[in-house]
Amino acid sequence: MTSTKAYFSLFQITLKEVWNFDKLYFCLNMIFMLYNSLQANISIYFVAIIANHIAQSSFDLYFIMGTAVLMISLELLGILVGAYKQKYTIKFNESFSVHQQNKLITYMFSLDLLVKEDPNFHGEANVYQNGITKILSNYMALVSSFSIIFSFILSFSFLYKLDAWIIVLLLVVTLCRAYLELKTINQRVETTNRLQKSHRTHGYLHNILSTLNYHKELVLMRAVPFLQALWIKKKRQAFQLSYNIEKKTINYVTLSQVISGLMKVGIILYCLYSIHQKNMTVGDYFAITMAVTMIETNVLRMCSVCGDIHENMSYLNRIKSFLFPSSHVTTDKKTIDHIETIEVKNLSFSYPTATWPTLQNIHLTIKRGEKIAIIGDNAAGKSTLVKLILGLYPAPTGTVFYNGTKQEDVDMESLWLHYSAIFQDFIQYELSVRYNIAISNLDELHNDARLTEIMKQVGLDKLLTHPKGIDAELGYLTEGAQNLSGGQWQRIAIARALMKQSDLIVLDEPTSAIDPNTELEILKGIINLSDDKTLLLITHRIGIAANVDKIIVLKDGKVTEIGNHHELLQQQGAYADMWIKQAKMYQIPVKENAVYEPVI
Ligand SMILES: Nc1ncnc2c1ncn2[C@@H]1O[C@H](COP(=O)(O)OP(=O)(O)OP(=O)(O)O)[C@@H](O)[C@H]1O
Repeated sequence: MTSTKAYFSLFQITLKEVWNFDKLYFCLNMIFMLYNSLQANISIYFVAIIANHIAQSSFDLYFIMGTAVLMISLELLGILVGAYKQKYTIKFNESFSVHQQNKLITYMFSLDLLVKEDPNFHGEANVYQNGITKILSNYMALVSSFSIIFSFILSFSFLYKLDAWIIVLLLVVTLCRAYLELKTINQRVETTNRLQKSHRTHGYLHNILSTLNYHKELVLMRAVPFLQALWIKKKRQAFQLSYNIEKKTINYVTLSQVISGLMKVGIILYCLYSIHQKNMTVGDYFAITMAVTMIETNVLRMCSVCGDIHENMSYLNRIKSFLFPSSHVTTDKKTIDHIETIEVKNLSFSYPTATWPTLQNIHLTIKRGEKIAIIGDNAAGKSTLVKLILGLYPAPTGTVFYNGTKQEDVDMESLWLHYSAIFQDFIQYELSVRYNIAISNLDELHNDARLTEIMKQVGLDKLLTHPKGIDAELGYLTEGAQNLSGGQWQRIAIARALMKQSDLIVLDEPTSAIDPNTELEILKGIINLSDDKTLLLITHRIGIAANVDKIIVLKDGKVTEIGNHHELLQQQGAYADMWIKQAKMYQIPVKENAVYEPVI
């Protein structure tokens, strides 16, 4: 009962989505489908009339010609309306798909980062992508089912000359065919679900093998044969799944066609016998055989439509949350137009999928203008801490405060206007240099003087000598585009962060690919930015950390040391240890217990 109710609610959703988007298309499609069913049955009626007249020894030629012309005219009208509908449908499909894609993009951006980082969600995101195409497919299936039922009822009226037992036989055979058809459809839906997972795996492997940028590593690591073999294995497994279902389908379809053929032979023989006995006219014969074919076709079409609806429903059920997001509870969140302090109080945090806490009992205060470095081993929790401070992950209640207001009471959109952040996996836009940098501050898109100044600040002067200057295209997307080195891309990303007039700049290991001399220069420039800009810098380079106001050392999710360079050296803890080791690496002379000046 519940599932029937759920089906009805999803039917309603589908019809409503299309109706709200384009009422003309909704009506046009419905009318056209019904007209088609009607016209096909009227044609049977006309064929019967013409055949009956021709069978008479003296027939009225003009009446037959008139009937034929009327029949063809109705068909032509259907063709002309169909052509108009087809053209309208092409435009409708495009705009409806863009509308749904847009809706999906907006929905995806509204989700918490933590949700999106869950590996299970990646599969779900694929379902959403497929699901949005199912709205239209479901609408078409519903409209088709109305027209099929309409046509089915009309076609039945032509069978009144048949004995009841033949009609029962016809129904039984048709239902058997329907059963076989539905059986394959169900198996097909099940297989499609399994295939989707397997497509993701072999698609991923194929993507690695066909991404030109990966070729150098694959060639040198001699990984191509292994990956190729793995891809082929996964692809074969997927093929085997689909081949098995295709085989079954072919068997079922053949069986069903044989049954249908035998039944038709029976009906034809019965009709011929009835004509011989003068119980039936030639017109009746044509009408009955055409109607039987149409009934069968309609039943099979109905099965396929039911299969489509069944498959669509499983998608639509899962994308309901995206189609109809629960209305936002608008509480009075506080907007923040500048950041004076960020406080972290007793913050502990675990990822939903993790079995151990990533951060434990963190206490911190970040004041406006402070330049802070966060250092620590890999997986110490540095990036996680920063994401919680930025509000990309919702922090546990009462652990993060902006200007004294709890994170949960702050309108984060207003806060993000004042943040700049560059992560390790920053975006390399294959667009012009101008877009790459000014995308963070589109008001300055045409401010060439500012763009040039920032490019010089991050050491991208050389790019300015390109014939197209700031408008040089980057990457591989367009002809004549220029690719950059890893370090140059990082500079572009830093320029982007600087372009945004923000109170807080977060740089998560932004200079790992930049040569040490330039790195020092760039970071010196950022650290010496105006006093009211706050900087949070995650780095493994101790030489740079030495120049900030405050260094936070994280180990296994806990803050183990906090202070400036001199204070931490005096503590002779992990920071001093790292400093001495890195100094040795860079051959800076180290004396026991000596306090070193920052290297910048
Ligand atoms: N989205 C996530 N889901 C589950 N666990 C995660 C996620 N992101 C990070 N982790 C785990 O949290 C821990 C801390 O990761 P984090 O990226 O914060 O460390 P980090 O100090 O920035 O490391 P690195 O210096 O290597 O960049 C790691 O054990 C990591 O596996």
